[in-house]
Formats: sequence, structure tokens, C-alpha cells
Amino acid sequence: MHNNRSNGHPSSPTSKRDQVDTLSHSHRQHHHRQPINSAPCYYESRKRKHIEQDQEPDSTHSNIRQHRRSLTPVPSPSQCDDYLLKRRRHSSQQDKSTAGYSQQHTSSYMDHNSKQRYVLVTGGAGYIGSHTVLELLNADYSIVVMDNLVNANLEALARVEYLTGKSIYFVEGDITCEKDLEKVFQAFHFWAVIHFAAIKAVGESTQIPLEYYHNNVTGSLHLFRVMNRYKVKNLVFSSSATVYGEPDMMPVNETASLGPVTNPYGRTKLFVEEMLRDVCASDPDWNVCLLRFFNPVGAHPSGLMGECPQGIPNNLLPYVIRVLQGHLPCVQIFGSDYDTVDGTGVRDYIHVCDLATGHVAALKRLEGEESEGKRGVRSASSSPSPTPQPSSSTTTATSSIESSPLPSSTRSSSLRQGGHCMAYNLGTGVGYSVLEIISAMEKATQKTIPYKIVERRQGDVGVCTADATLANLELGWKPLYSMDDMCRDMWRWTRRNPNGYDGPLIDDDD
Ligand SMILES: O=c1ccn([C@@H]2O[C@H](COP(=O)(O)OP(=O)(O)O[C@H]3O[C@H](CO)[C@H](O)[C@H](O)[C@H]3O)[C@@H](O)[C@H]2O)c(=O)[nH]1
Repeated sequence: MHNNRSNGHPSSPTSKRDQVDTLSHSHRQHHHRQPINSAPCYYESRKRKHIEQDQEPDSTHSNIRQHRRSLTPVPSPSQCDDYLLKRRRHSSQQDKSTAGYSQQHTSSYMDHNSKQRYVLVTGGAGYIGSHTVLELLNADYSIVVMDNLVNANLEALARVEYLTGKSIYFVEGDITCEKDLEKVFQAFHFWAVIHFAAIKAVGESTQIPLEYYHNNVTGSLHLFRVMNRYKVKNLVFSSSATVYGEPDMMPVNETASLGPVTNPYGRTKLFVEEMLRDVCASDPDWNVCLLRFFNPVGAHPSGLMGECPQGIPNNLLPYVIRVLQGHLPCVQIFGSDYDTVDGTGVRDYIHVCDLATGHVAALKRLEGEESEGKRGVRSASSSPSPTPQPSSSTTTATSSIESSPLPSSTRSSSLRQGGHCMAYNLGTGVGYSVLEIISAMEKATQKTIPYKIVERRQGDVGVCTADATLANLELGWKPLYSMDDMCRDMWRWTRRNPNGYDGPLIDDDD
């Protein structure tokens, strides 16, 4: 049953062969590994620790730490081995505790080009945020990341810089503090914001709902107010399929009714969507893309970036990974009596790199809207703008943003709520059952995954899959990665980073 999870096995020791200590000094300050069976309210303890560390006599929030991050550009980086080699060389030249980036990245970022237009990515050091920052850099956008590092890691950004050979401006700050936001908006000239910063554990949100409303709703409100003040009115918002509640159609498209949502986390996403629809209705200068994610999984194919769930994972694939690592005894399948192919729950899993290119496509769309607006051609009916051609990039994933066929679907215009607020599903349209996922992971890992069927999890629906036609038509986006890719990449990331970004990087070939 559900409760058995707290009896998981302790972590097994990690192989030490070919290790490189990838922790910078600043990482050590912020990232204290939690035991695998830590208390459920992970967010609260993490946040408390964070505030204690940051407290200074005068103010808790005024000390935004500013980092100008830059790594030696690497010509065509994509291999873990190459990364390890460089880090080893780097470590041998420096004291181990500062191997990597820390010293050269703590200087002020105020040397940035003040004429340059930047995109602000809130929560850009997190799982989906960091993969998106990578694709944005590949598409030649100039990026500032703001993150409170409560559930994120600077090492992710260091690896993004390594993989792209480009630099990121990083600001440590919290969206719940308007002063933090003001400082960033004063320092940089933004033309758009991609807003990921949020806390996202469904179960936890039922235990500490006020924290969820404060972070996700109040934080978003502060952000939008500051954006409004600085006249930055292009926004891509990370929403979730959870806003559909129990969908009244399957696969679900963007015309489906919203809610009722069964948990506080989901409601925060719905409330922020509603807020944005109101903002857009009140001011036609706002351009907003709401991206409704289905089930994000996978990791960067390099094996250098991936997800680091804290404590015992709630989501299926991170849980399966912990079982494969020997940290948990077996996967518990929540119900086998749904009306699905084998009775287990079916979901639309999407590779995190596909989600990332979805954000790039949405940003390009906003850019198109913006230049149309400047040329004075935007009309109230606002037929979809041409999606610009993707910049030439060496990564496979960016190729999923195609030249848009310039549709003017009636469906899309009926979805425009307010002036320029568009919602898009990001999913593959293909559903996999829990048993199919387990078998795909077994194939990818060549290991047997023990499981047992337990009763249904409260609040689960049998099937949830996306109709992502609109994102394809209007954003020119389509997902590229298969389930086999998702499993392979997750496993590669896990083998090379058994303790996520907080542990050593292992030189483990496929
Ligand atoms: O240990 C587990 C975990 C999950 N499942 C099953 O696996 C499927 C996927 O469950 P996840 O918890 O991985 O994902 P959910 O579909 O429940 O929820 C996720 O997708 C939603 C949108 O569809 C929201 O975005 C939500 O925040 C996000 O966690 C479900 O059928 C679930 O019952 C198990 O059998 N055992």
C-alpha cells in the first residue's frame, strides 16, 4: 500500500571509480542531500534552511547574489567523456573544493551589455527550466536565470554552459519578493519572460496548501506586476494538464472545460491561468502562451542533465528509477482495473527536451506577435503569426520546431481568451500504461523491475492523453523523442549521476 513507501531501503554506496567532484562551493552552501526516506514536507524544510542561510541583519531578501557565469566555450560539446576530461584537468589545477566554476562566477553580472534584449527565465535552474535554457541558448537567445535554488541546482546551469559553449546570467532571488524582481528588471532589459518558478508536488500541496498558494500564486502575481511596471508583456507560462481536472474528452484538446481540479497544486496553476486571461483581457499589449505539460520525463541525451527528485518520488518514472537503483523495494502500481489496454493507468509521457523546444517555439511565436504589433498589423482577431524559422542549431531537438504552415484555424481563434492569451497542450498524443512503462524501462536497462498491484491512488484518472494538434499547427512544434528514448536517456543520466547534481559524475559508458 501507499504507506509502505516510507520503508524504502537506504541508499546503496556509489561506485567511486573515475569520479570528479563537481560540487562548487556555492553548491555546498545550498544543497544538503536529504535521506531517501525524508519527511514528506520537503519544500518547507528546504525553504527554512535556505532562509536561515541567507538571513542577514538588515534584510532577508535584499541580498540577491549575483553571478556572472561563464565557462570556457567548448567547440562541439555533447559527450559526457569530454566533459569529464575537461573537469579532471580543471580539478587538477585547482583546489578540489573549488574545482569547477565557483570562483569565476561569483563576480557581479553588472558587466552585461545594457543594450542587449534578454529573456528572463524564472526557475531556470530546475529540471524543465534548465533543459529549456539549453535550447534557448542554442536558438541564440540571451538569457538571465532567476532561481531561489530551493529545488534546483547551479550545477545544472554549469552543464548547460558546457553543452552550449554559451554563458548565462544567473541571479539568486525569489519571485515571492517583489524587491528581488525589481532589482533584476532594473539591471536587464527584458523583452520576454518564461515563468517556471513554482513548487509542484501534488501530495505535498495538500499538506501545506498556503505555501503552494504563496509561492505559485502570490509569486506569479508579483512577477506579473513587475513585468507590467517595466512594460515587459510577453510571457510563456508553465501550466499543466492538471488544469483540465477530469477531462471531458480524450485525448484532451484546449477547448475542454477547465477544472474542477482535485488538489491545491493544480488549483494554483489554474488560478494563474485565470489571472493571465484577465490581464490579457484588460490590456491588448500582453502576449501570453500557456503551455500545458502532460507527463514530463527523460533527460538530456548527453547524460549530463536530468531530474533530481527530492525524497521519495511521487511520479512513476522517478519511482521506477529508485527501484532500479535498489533504494526502494518495488514499484507499486496504483490500480489494475481501469478501462485501459491492461487495466493500469495510461498517461502521455513527453521527453523533457521536447518540452524545452516547445518553449522555444512559443517564444518565437511571441516574437512574431511582437514584431507584427510593432508594424501595426496586429488586429483584434489576430490570426496566427508566422512562426520564424528555427535558428541553425546542432542539437536534434530544435529541429522539432518547424516552419509553421500558417494556419488560421477557427479552433485557435475561438481559444483566444482575452486579447492575446493562447493555451497549448504539450504532449505526444500517445498513451502508455504503467505496465508498458515498466516493460520499456526493463528493455532500456536490461534489468527486471519488481512490482505489485495495489489499490487505486485517490484523484487519479484512468487515461490522460493530449491532443497537441494546436501546438503543431500554430507553433510549428512537434515532439521527436520516443518512449525508448525517454527511458534510455533517463537511465543514462541515472548511471552517470546516481546522486543527481549533488554527487559525483560517473564515467559510465553505455
Ligand atoms: O508509484 C507510482 C506512481 C504512479 N503510478 C501511476 O502512474 C501513472 C502516472 O502517475 P504520475 O504520478 O507519474 O503522474 P500523474 O499523471 O499522476 O501526474 C502528473 O501529470 C499531471 C498532468 O497529467 C500533472 O501535471 C501532475 O502534476 C503530474 O505529477 C498514473 O496512472 C499513476 O497511477 C503508479 O502506478 N505508481
